[in-house]
Amino acid sequence: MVPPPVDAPVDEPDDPVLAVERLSVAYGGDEVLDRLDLAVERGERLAVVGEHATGKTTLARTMVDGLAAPARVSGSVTYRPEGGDPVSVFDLDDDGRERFRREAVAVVTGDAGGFDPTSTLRSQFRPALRATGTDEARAERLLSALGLDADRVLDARARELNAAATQLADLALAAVADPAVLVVDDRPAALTHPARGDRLDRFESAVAADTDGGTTGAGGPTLVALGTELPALATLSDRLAVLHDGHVVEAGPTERVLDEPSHPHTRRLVEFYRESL
Ligand SMILES: Nc1ncnc2c1ncn2[C@@H]1O[C@H](COP(=O)(O)OP(=O)(O)OP(=O)(O)O)[C@@H](O)[C@H]1O
Repeated sequence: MVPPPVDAPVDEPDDPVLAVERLSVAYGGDEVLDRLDLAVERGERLAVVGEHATGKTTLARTMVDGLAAPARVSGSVTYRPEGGDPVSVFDLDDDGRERFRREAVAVVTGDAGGFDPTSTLRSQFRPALRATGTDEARAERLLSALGLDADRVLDARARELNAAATQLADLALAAVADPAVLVVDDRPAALTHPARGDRLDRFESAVAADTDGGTTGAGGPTLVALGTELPALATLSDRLAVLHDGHVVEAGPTERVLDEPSHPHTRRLVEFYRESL
């Protein structure tokens, strides 16, 4: 894998809540990520765009986990809680990791297994609500903010819902504990039309509401959305990072990256989607 050319700007956030540094991941002999650096600014909406099989899910999962074999992982991921000591994600023990995934960095990926098909979503929300010291009204508010009929969704089993509703419900479940960072992988249905603009704002406000010990403050969680579809990701993000050849080859304010793409891969991507941007 070749390093990115020097002319591709990768901006440096002032107050990173999460810093991925020189992250390399290989499965067997196949290197997927190659010394990747990515810093997430506290409170931002960051989109990471990459083609299929560029390692987006791998990156999302390493934000909370050192990954088991056959993955070989090097580099570091550091979480910086507001006013607290930095946490090295790969050094967490099992108990610490479980809590970390609930309250600090919650990751929703397409391959997370989703909901148990045999029980209602209401019963599957209960443990998270209990752990957070909140009640069903919180689940209802989160689901409603995402445009769902909360009662119907909570009474359903996952197989009775369509894919978009299941993905949105999965996102609401991850948000129950008011995580500081919400990482959403491959959820075009959840984060794009019609869940952008007002609905995403409403959702972020709902995430920050109700929880005393909430980590995010009034502004809601930092959001990291990973996916392939540039138009949708551009719409929802303040900042855009472009993943290619195992690295972030370019990152900056979304408008700037779209108006003045520097890296040849970003230029190709913007050109490809020009009509829909
Ligand atoms: N556990 C695993 N074992 C072996 N190979 C894996 C494993 N997980 C992912 N890979 C491979 O690593 C590469 C990157 O996969 P990953 O799912 O991280 O990419 P992605 O960008 O999220 O893909 P997509 O957009 O298709 O969801 C792929 O070639 C995939 O087959």
